[in-house]
Amino acid sequence: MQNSSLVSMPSKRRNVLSAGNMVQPTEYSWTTRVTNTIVNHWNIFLVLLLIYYFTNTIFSRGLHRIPGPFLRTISPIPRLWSVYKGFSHEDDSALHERYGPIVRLGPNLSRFYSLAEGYDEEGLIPDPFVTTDKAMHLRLRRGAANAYSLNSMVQLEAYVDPVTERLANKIRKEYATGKKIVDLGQLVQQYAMDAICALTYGKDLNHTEKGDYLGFFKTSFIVNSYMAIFGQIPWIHRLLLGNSFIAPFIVGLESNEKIIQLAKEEIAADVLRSEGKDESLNPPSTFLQRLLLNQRRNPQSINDREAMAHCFNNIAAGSDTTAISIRSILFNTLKHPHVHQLLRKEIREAFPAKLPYLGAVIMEGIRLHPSVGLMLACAVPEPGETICGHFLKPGVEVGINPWLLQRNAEVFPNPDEFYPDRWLPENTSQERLILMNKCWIPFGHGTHTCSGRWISWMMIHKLVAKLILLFDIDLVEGGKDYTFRNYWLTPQRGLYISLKSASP
Ligand code: HEM
Repeated sequence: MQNSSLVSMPSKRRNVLSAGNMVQPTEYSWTTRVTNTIVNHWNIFLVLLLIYYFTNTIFSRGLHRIPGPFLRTISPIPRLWSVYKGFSHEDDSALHERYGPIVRLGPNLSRFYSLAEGYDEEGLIPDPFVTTDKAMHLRLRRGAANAYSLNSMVQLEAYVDPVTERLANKIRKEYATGKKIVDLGQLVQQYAMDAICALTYGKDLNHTEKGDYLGFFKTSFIVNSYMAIFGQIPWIHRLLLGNSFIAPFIVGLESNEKIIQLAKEEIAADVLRSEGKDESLNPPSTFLQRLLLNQRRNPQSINDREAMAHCFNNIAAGSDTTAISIRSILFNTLKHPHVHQLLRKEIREAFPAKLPYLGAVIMEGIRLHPSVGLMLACAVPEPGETICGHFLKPGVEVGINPWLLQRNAEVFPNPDEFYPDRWLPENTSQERLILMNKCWIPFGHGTHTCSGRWISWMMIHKLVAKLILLFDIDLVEGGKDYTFRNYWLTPQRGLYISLKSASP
């Protein structure tokens, strides 16, 4: 039978077949054989792969001892879903209630700042947020330390004042009728952007008058939400905003270019200004001028590229965050007539002298609604660290969420209540105040503590004091439209008010 079928084939074909049959065991390489085995038994290999993945994920770094829901230990999806919904602080709070002071949130949270990496012709842009190079981080912080210092505020104030005045004039002219409904939250955002731009470069882009004409606020919201959500599965970044071909279709980058252009123009202007001139800072100097003076005094300390990165960071890191804080302070003040009345009295009697109650209102407004609502993460350093009785290996991501710590009832009794008086020394013991200050971390903590905290502190004081001084403000319908979502930053919407000029 076999012969007859072979015979029916053309002779050449018959030869090939028989030759093939004979040499097959030695002709295929081992890689081909392994591939064939995998293809033939793919289901067994898939199961083995999954077993390896789960065992590795659960046990590899000793994290299986950290309490938390099982699903969180094997997959980033529950965390991704929680962040996507915009209320992950509530989920995290519930997890802590159930599992205690230390909770495993995911298989391996990643420092999502890597999603904010930016590149220029020279490569990765030096950025204190992004860099994992400790020496570079130290260099960046040192090169700009005096520009962010408390001493600099006197100089920078001179650039913020006209912007505050411009907003006050706009409100007086356009809205102070007592009848118009005003989105104060939006005005505050435009103000924060202009004020930071002005103190950084000496000029601003006048968002107060023109609105979001460059799309900066829209882009910033998209990028922050994107980082919060996809930062939970960072590998996907390469297919989205991390892909230079795709990114411009998702976010317009015109506003960023405009801000970088401002930096370039100001650097060029500074070179002209400084030629043959006295090196002393004849006040007022802008943030950028201060950096360039540092450079002239010690050319190794900071280069133009680093100076530009600092300036851009001011805008990117400082405007939304400051606006969120101001909104919370104003909303909570207006929502509590007793606080509003006390604050109004203090400001109208004492402005611009010391205003301790305003200080307490600001601390409490930022405590209740910190601008960052996700965990501030860092990697455990060598040789590992014991936290809450658990040894964690070097490299494991750990962190604290300001939202949760600032609502810890052991430190802040009735933590959901807006109660500025808790910050006043006449109401709280010195010991307790020290503890409260330690647990008040809206500006982060450790080596990555916010560089711009004095800048934002100054801006918040100026604007809140000015608004309360000049206007009688009311929330529209008790602030029923005021909401927010937590996408790393926690921007609110719907801060609708009506106002009129202050009664004498
Ligand atoms: C109320 C307003 C602000 C809040 C709540 C805030 C919050 C924060 C937080 C939580 C961090 C640490 C992030 C981390 O650990 O990963 C940070 C870092 C930083 N912030 Fe702010 N910020 C505010 C305003 C500003 C302003 C106005 C500027 C600049 C003008 C600024 C510039 C920076 C910079 C450059 C860093 C990076 C520091 C580093 O990594 O070394 N921030 N900020």
